[in-house]
Amino acid sequence: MKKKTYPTEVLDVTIKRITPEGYGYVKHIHPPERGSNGRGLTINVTNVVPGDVVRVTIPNAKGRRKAVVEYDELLQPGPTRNLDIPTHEAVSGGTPLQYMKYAAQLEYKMDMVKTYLQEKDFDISVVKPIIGMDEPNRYRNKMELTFGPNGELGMHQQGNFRRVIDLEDSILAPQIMVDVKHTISKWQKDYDLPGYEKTTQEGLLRNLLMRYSFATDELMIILYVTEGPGKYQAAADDLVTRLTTQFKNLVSLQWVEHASSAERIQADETFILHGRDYINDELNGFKYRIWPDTFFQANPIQAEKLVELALEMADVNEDMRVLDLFCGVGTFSLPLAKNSKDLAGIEIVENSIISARRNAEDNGLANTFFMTRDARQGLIDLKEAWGHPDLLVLDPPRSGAGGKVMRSIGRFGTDKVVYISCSPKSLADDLTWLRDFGYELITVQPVDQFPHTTHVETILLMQKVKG
Ligand SMILES: C[S@@+](CC[C@H](N)C(=O)[O-])C[C@H]1O[C@@H](n2cnc3c(N)ncnc32)[C@H](O)[C@@H]1O
Repeated sequence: MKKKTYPTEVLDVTIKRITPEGYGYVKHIHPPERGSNGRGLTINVTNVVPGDVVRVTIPNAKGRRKAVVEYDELLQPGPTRNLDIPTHEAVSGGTPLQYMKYAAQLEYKMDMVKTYLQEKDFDISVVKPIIGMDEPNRYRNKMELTFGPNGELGMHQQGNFRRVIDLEDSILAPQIMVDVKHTISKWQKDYDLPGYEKTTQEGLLRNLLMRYSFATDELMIILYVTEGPGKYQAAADDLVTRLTTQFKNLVSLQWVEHASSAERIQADETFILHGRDYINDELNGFKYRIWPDTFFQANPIQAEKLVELALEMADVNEDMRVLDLFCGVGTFSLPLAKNSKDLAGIEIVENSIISARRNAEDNGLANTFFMTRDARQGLIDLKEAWGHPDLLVLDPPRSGAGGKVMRSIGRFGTDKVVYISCSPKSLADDLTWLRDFGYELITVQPVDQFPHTTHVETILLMQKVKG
């Protein structure tokens, strides 16, 4: 039977709150005088703040439960709207909170941390006020842009992975990256190089990755393309000339072939067009070499604060053995190692472990032991390979460590556990496991690692209650 469709409706709605995904939430009940079917419609609106009154167009309004829409018109700005940000088309996607005043963003993130902890019956009186940024714009040391099929180069529209919004400017990117973007867009146009079209899998240019170190001033530019420079050699040579002339601090320019249809950036073959294949960076006075695929904290100003907080909460001394679980390239490992007897790091990505070992060596730290393992297996193998830690630090991915790993940590029974998290939801779930092993929350410090996004970082200390 053919499904009935209903007319498109234009509605004026008031945004109630912002969801954890960054959408403005509205619950609309179709009024009886307009033939209500009694059902509610959840409308998720992009680029809004609470209290905004906006006009939205909803196709098949009464036939659906949920709609994700851009607003047609801002009828009245909400009290926390930052009116200095002009329109939502002129700036890039990926920043759903950018229209909210920064103080309100911080409040929103504080609430999120408290709500998730409270849901699991944790004492939220130990949650300290969130640490924000003095200057919350242009903080990222890495930006990844996508080439669209019509000459766009920018970020995907929120909730729409088919549409790329050409990046004119970005509240997240340092000016140098915005300049690189414009130079590359001009070069693309001059040589008439096609952007990659996902549906037909045709076109040349896929992604642009930029890394910039605020500490060393070194710049890396990577182009991900569907084939090697071969028949584009003249264009590639000219790109080198343009970029090295404009950016004297360009130390790495790479043309990376990624031919398969897989969306996740990958390297089939790498052609170094200029310089070397990595850049040097620094954090908390430690040196790091960063390759294109190296995970490295994206906001160095806030990352340094996180590391300082970890050192403060861990309170290590030269008699202590420390385990850094999910250690990456050693952002927390190196400063912890410097202040302790021994440090072990466990991490699943082989390249990160190779990098962590090299970083330890570059920084003259001989008391480190790094192991490539899945966290759960690593905790089992560590006992034999290295021994038992006095303190455990963990910084898992967004999905959290999970019950099995948390139970293993509980069985390790170190007095203290320092947990760094980028998802308050998975954090609260994980902590319940430690509570079952007799740990209690001592202090919780949210840190705004990613202004203008809905992400919030939290670092906390749990301690085993002595029986
Ligand atoms: C949020 S990052 C933290 C990295 C590091 N602490 C830092 O600050 O640079 C999480 C890390 O966990 C690693 N990882 C993800 N799943 C893992 C697993 N099952 N076992 C071990 N490590 C894993 C990722 O590769 C990533 O390096």
